[in-house]
Amino acid sequence: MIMAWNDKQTEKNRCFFQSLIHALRGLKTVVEEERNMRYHLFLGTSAIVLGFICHISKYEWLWLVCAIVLVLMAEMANTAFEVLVDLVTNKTYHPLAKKIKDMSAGMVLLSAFFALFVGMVIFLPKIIHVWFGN
Ligand SMILES: Nc1ncnc2c1ncn2[C@@H]1O[C@H](COP(=O)(O)OP(=O)(O)OP(=O)(O)O)[C@@H](O)[C@H]1O
Repeated sequence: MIMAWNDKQTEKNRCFFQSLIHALRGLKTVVEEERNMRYHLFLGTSAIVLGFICHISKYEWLWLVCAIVLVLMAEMANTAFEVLVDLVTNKTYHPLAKKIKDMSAGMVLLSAFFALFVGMVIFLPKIIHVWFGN
């Protein structure tokens, strides 16, 4: 049965464009609904601006963008786990639900530590150079 795109679809997407629309809607939802995602986006954008200001090299850009994308992906996966857990538990307490949500939050923390490390390796020497001139 052919469905209009705003019907309550549960069938497979019919074409790449429809898959793309749903994927973009997923990105929009996580940005609109997750405060932490907006923090990560703000910090990521700030790091990119700093990258332009400091004229970082091609390889530094690769590491920086990798770290930023990793954090955004981890936040999206964390949000998806949270929604899935809420769907299954209907927001009632369950020790396994706690385990899943806490581990998923740990994934975001790990990616954030990695991004912090990458940011420090790239920017700290440049900032020290500007401040202390050596
Ligand atoms: N159904 C549940 N059963 C048991 N513990 C839960 C349940 N839902 C949430 N928790 C506990 O509450 C915490 C907060 O859950 P919540 O879904 O509100 O995450 P959040 O505040 O959106 O997390 P984040 O800051 O990572 O976005 C979880 O990390 C978990 O320890």
